[in-house]
Order: sequence, then C-alpha cells, then structure tokens
Amino acid sequence: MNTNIESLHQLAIKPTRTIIGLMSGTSLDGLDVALCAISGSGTNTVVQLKEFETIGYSEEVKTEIRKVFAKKTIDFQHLALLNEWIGNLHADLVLDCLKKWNIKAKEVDLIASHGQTVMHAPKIKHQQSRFTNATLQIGDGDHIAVRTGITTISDFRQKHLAAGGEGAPLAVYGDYFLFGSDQENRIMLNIGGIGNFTFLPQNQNPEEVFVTDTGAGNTLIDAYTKFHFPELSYDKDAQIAMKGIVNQDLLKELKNDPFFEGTFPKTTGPELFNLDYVQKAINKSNSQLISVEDVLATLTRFSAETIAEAILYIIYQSETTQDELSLYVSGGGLHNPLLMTYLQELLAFPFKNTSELGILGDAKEAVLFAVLANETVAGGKTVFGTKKGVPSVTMGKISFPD
Ligand SMILES: Nc1ncnc2c1ncn2[C@@H]1O[C@H](COP(=O)(O)OP(=O)(O)OP(=O)(O)O)[C@@H](O)[C@H]1O
Ligand SMILES: CC(=O)N[C@H]1[C@@H]2OC[C@@H](O2)[C@@H](O)[C@@H]1O[C@H](C)C(=O)O
Repeated sequence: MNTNIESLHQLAIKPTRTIIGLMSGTSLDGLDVALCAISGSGTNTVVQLKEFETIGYSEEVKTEIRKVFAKKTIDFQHLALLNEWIGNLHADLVLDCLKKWNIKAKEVDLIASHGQTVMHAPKIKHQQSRFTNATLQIGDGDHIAVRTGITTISDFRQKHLAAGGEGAPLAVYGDYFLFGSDQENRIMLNIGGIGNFTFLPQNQNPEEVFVTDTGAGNTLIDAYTKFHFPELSYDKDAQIAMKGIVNQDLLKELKNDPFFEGTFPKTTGPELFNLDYVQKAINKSNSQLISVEDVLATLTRFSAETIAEAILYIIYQSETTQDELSLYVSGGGLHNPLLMTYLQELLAFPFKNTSELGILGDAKEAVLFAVLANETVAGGKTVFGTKKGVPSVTMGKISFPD
C-alpha cells in the first residue's frame, strides 16, 4: 500500500485531527489561516480554534489577481502562472504562521485550502444552454502539499457542481454540523464581499436547512471606495458613508436586477456586483450629480436591504416567527457600523456574534473549510434531501506531499 494512503487512514481514525483551514475570499483582502483541533464528524464535530491570522495581501498580489479576477477576457497564460504562484504563496503564508505559532509542519494533519475564486458562473448568469453551472478556484493544492510537506485537501467546489449544485455556498455544511441547535432557530449570516446565510431550524431536520447568497455584501462598497480614494481598500468603519444620505432613486435602481427576482437558493459574485453595476444604476436613475458620500451610504443600504429581504422571505417561507430566531453575524461586514445599524433596523430579532458559539466571526469561513476537509477523511454523507443547492456529498481533492 502507498504509505500516504496508510497515513491518511491513520489520521482518519485519530480522535482529534489538527487541520489548517485557508480562505481567501472575494474581497481580496488577504488569506485567513485557522488552525483547528477537530474531533468527531458530521453533527458530532467539535472544533477548537487554536490560532487564527488574516495575512493581508500585498498590493503586488492584489494587482496580479485582479488581472484575471471575475473578468470575461484575460491573458490565459497569466491564469496558468497564477495557479501555481498562488498555491506557493499560500504555502509560504502557512509556513510563516507555523513559525510564528511555534508549531512544526509534521504536527499538522491536513491543510484545507479553498483557493482563490477567479470566476463564478452559475447558469443563470452565463445563460449558455449547452453549459451548466461553473466556478473556478486557483492556487493548486499539489503546490501547497509539496511546499509545506502537509497533505492538502483543496478545490472543494467542483464536487458540489458535479452533484448538481452551483458550487456555493458551502458554508451550510459546517454551519449545520457546528451550529445547529435544538434551543433556537438560527440564521448564520456571513457578510464578506458577497452576503450569504444559512437557516438552521430548531427541529434540526437537515432537509429543512437552507442556504443562499443574498447579493452584494461589501464588494460594491469596497470597489466604489477604491475607485474614488485609490489609497483606501474599503470604507473603514463606514466613515465616508456615514457622511452621506441614502438616495432612494439610486437604491431602487440598484435593486432592479434579475438576480433579485430569481428564485432561492442562488449564488453570485463580483462578476455581477462590480463598478459597472453601480455606474449603470447611477445612469439609469439620473443620479450622476450625487456625492460620493451619498453613493456609499446608498450602497451600504442596498447591501442591508437585500440581505434583510432575503432573510425575511426565507423565514416567512419556513413559517418561523421572528421572536423564535437569533442571527449570528460573521465576515468583515460585521465591522461596518452603518451596515449593522441598517440591518438591525430591518430585522427585529437579536443579533449575536459567532464568537458566542466559540468561533471568532472573522475566522468562520476558514474554519468551515477545515470542517469540510475533516468530513472528507473522517466523515461521511449527510443527507440534506433533494432540495436544490445542498447536494449530499463530501468534497475536496487530496494532494499528498510526495
Ligand atoms: N472596520 C471595518 N469597517 C468597514 N468595513 C470593514 C471593516 N473591516 C472589514 N470590513 C469589510 O470586510 C471586508 C472583508 O471581509 P471578508 O474577509 O469577510 O471578505 P471575504 O472573505 O473576502 O468575502 P467572501 O466571503 O464574500 O468571499 C473588507 O473588504 C471590508 O469591506
Ligand atoms: C464562488 C465563491 O467563491 N463564492 C463565495 C463568495 O463569498 C461569499 C459567497 O460568495 C459564497 O457563495 C462563497 O463563499 C462561502 C465561503 C461559501 O461557499 O459558503
């Protein structure tokens, strides 16, 4: 037997596995690195977050990724170069973290790597009849495994596509395993570049679990801020948006897109929600003369309203009353005070931070990929029923270091 298969078997039967989850999302702010101790699997999964770091990307890295990110036309050679380059970059960032944490590579059982999404193309977006849903993450797992010496599980989204999903959101699996409760109905809301949420009913029936993207989270706020203030990558603490007022005509036009009329669940990305989207809405609503501050206030309100409307619709469908619900927020949007004030205005139930459930909000997505890798080696299929969007599969490809 290949010794790698034997070691995989050994780590699958260990009581606790040390798994590093890596997430680099649509905001291109950096790589989230979460060192987790994970025992059990499925709904018996227990995670202890041992260490967490977000390592900011340098301007050079952001510039190289932006050359292909969410673009229809790219230099194909550059994409091939980046696939290897990002793999090795992520491997180096993991090695830096291990050094800082004083942990040896051989003490880590697995790396779970999401990679960098460069294109998300559900059929509803590309609308080409002969092709189905597609998504592409780069930063190949073989490079991470060879460079770190740690077995790496990566490219989680392709199995989801193969089994009929849109390749996202994957958060639902980890959310259900880690945060399902028989004490309350829960909404696990993540506000990254894109917003998404999982609904976890108190009855804990996996067939009633639900997940969807909601539309823009921070991505339009970030893009518009960067366009007008090139030295800034986001509107820190909503300092700019707070000086503006919401323009109702622009808001109405921003919400006037087929994405919002499509049935749930659905997924999206910066392929749709980008500067061009904002510019078109400004032109159509004749709001060319409004201030940058007003546009940012309106974009912030747009994110809040579309998140809130999606949540309220799903709650209504599930016949859950609002006083039986708690909402746990994670992702960078949690730190935007204006966005959070708007959301709280629109949703009447208690807001909590995922830290109250033992996982730091900023770390949640990286932890979720560690949980997915744990399922791949030590778990099994959880049956989420035939509901579109949550295929009952384990995900990820295994790369051995030698
Ligand atoms: N203090 C703050 N004030 C305002 N916004 C903030 C603050 N801190 C973080 N953010 C927002 O959070 C973003 C980063 O969020 P996060 O890291 O969750 O995104 P991501 O993982 O890249 O996204 P996705 O999950 O959609 O792929 C920043 O780009 C910024 O818009
Ligand atoms: C294709 C892709 O990378 N999608 C991301 C993105 O960021 C948020 C939202 O859009 C979500 O669908 C997904 O990430 C999280 C981790 C998910 O799959 O649950």
